Parts: sequence; C-alpha cells; structure tokens
Amino acid sequence: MLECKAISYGYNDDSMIINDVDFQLNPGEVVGLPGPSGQGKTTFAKVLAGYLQPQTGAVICDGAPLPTDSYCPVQLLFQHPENALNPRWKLGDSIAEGYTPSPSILGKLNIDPKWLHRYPHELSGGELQRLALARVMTEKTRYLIADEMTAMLDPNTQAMVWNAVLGWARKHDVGILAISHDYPLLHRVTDRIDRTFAKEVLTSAIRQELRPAA
Ligand SMILES: Nc1ncnc2c1ncn2[C@@H]1O[C@H](COP(=O)(O)OP(=O)(O)OP(=O)(O)O)[C@@H](O)[C@H]1O
Repeated sequence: MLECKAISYGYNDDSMIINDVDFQLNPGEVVGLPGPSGQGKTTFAKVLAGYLQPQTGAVICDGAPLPTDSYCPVQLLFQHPENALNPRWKLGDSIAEGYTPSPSILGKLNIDPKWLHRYPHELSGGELQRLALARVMTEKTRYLIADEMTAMLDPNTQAMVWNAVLGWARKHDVGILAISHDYPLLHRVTDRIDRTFAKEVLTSAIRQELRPAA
C-alpha cells in the first residue's frame, strides 16, 4: 500500500499548501483526485512521489520509505511530458535508461518504433506523452500518479491510453492515482474518488456526471 499520514507541505514555512493529509492507495486500486485549481493536488503528487520532502508526516510505500538512490516505485506523470525526458537524448535512449518496453506495450499505446530514433522536440505533445508513459510501464513501478496525464489528448487517444494503462495496472496489480478536473473521466476510470482537495459543493452538473450509467 502507498500511504501517507499527517502530511503537511508548504513552499515556505509561513503557509502550508497541504495540511495534515492522510491518504491510502492499495495495489491494483484506481483512485481519482479532483479539486479546483491551485488547491495543492500537484504539490501533493510531488510529495507522494518523493520529489518534495514534507515538513510533517511521511510517505510509506509497501512498508518502507521511498528510496532516494534507486528506481522509485511511485512514478509521476505530468500533463507536459517534456519535463520527464532529456531534450538532448534520442527517445529510445531515454526509455532504455529504465527498461525496454515490449512491442506489445508499444502497440497498445500506438507508438511507432521509428519515434525512438527521434529527439523529444521532433514529436507532438501527445506522442511524447505516450512515450513518457511507456517509459514507466515497467514491473518496477508499483504506483502511478497520473496528473492530468491525458488532458492534452483527443478523446479517442485518451480512451486508448487509459485502456492500455488500466490493462497494465490490472495485470501487474499497480495502484493508480488519477488527478484531474475532468469528472466524467474520473468516473469512467476510477474505483473511488478521494475528496481531500475537492471540498467544494458539487454542482448539479457534476452530480449528474458522477451518477453511474444506468
Ligand atoms: N514551486 C513553487 N513555489 C511556490 N509556490 C508554488 C510552487 N508550485 C506551486 N505553488 C503554489 O502552490 C499552490 C498549489 O499549487 P498546485 O500546483 O499544487 O495546485 P493544483 O491543485 O495542482 O492546481 P491545478 O489544478 O491548477 O494544477 C498554488 O497556489 C501555487 O501557486
């Protein structure tokens, strides 16, 4: 289980962005994290993935603190994949740094193997995002935090990417935290919604979107 207890984080000590948050994500579970802009969802994601050290509390992954000198079992994908890929490396080299994705994973994400011979600036944002995702779809990833991961994709590509990710997560018992403003998407892909950052009163439109399909 990926869990945190009493996490607080502030970019300066005067004001905390995250206050005393408890959270749990089980292996194989898909949890949605909605919330208005600026509430601290991305900050929380960065703490959970070990990019930021909380001022109070701790992140525990399968019974241990996150490693600092080896592959992190909690991987974080952002809306903009450029930040995750070295602009000076061909994409095949960036991916091979971790592992070699199977032709099946490349196929499920509709990745043209020729892209691996190109540099990041030679692909579209949506193509890059699928490569950034392939890069973390390894058995070493136990939890994936998808922060607006498919926000830039068209609806068909978004559905294709989520099918691939959910199939992979089911097969390997990977837990997923999906952060998004897109309630219909969260309703489609998650098992439950965590309301830590979404304390706003639900509008009737959102309630309608959240209602299970008949
Ligand atoms: N590096 C930083 N230094 C100082 N303040 C920051 C930094 N990064 C984010 N913030 C501030 O922290 C607050 C929370 O930002 P965060 O990106 O976590 O929110 P969010 O809920 O993910 O928002 P959105 O839905 O718009 O992505 C915001 O007020 C933001 O301006």
